[in-house]
Amino acid sequence: RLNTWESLTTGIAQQAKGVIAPKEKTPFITFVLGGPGSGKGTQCIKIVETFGFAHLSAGDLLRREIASKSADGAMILNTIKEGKIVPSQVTVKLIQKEMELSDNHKFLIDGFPRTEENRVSFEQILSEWQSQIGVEPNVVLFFDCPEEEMVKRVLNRNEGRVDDNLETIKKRLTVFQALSLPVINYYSEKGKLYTIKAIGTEDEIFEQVRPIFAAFEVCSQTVG
Ligand SMILES: Nc1ncnc2c1ncn2[C@@H]1O[C@H](COP(=O)(O)OP(=O)(O)O)[C@@H](O)[C@H]1O
Ligand SMILES: O=c1ccn([C@@H]2O[C@H](COP(=O)(O)OP(=O)(O)O)[C@@H](O)[C@H]2O)c(=O)[nH]1
Ligand SMILES: [Mg+2]
Repeated sequence: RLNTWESLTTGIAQQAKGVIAPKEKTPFITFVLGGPGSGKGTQCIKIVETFGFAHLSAGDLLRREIASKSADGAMILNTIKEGKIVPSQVTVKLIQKEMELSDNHKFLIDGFPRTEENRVSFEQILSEWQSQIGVEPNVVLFFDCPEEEMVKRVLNRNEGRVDDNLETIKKRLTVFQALSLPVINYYSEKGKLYTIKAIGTEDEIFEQVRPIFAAFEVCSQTVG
């Protein structure tokens, strides 16, 4: 099989000839952003079930590195315990690898980019892969949730995470405000941001998410 990035360039050539094979599609990239406990992972599962995306959770990829005892494992563990942000090159490399291994062309990138530096590093990778197309994600979801609700959810999460304690949550909320909100504002100005009011039941929240992707499905059917 061709990987997505090769498919992209051959896809362009084939589009010009008026033939396009079903598997050879331009990548569709969604960033899923929001504070700790805002429900990103929970809603990603529903998006995967309904719209067939590949789910890439940056936090899960980092925790997998820790578990695999890789060279960066100890550094990643300390960074997560402190609620700080792992160096972009480490996270971007993990995401890039997952995208290259995937047969899917629709990606949900959950919990990334968390800083402007993260965003720029990833866009550099995208621009190397697909210089003609541009380097922007197609959709950026923002799960907007009150802090007290996020704290309550994280303290009840029960996944045994080293960062799900009150002390680390406070640090993560500060990092979110200072470093992640600028990324959200950037995409808002670009007109890419879809803000979801992330309170209510999981199903109620998904009913805000569904029409966003449903609209893109209709688009791709019309064009493709
Ligand atoms: N709408 C919701 N109402 C109440 N609890 C929720 C809701 N959505 C998710 N949760 C729970 O809150 C916790 C955090 O959700 P999660 O999806 O892991 O958030 P994030 O990935 O943004 O940190 C989990 O225990 C999850 O089961
Ligand atoms: O791009 C990323 C994503 C996550 N993290 C680290 O991993 C932790 C957990 O991230 P995750 O997305 O799993 O947390 P969530 O927001 O889902 O609670 C964060 O607090 C950061 O320390 C990071 O450094 N860079
Ligand atoms: Mg999560």
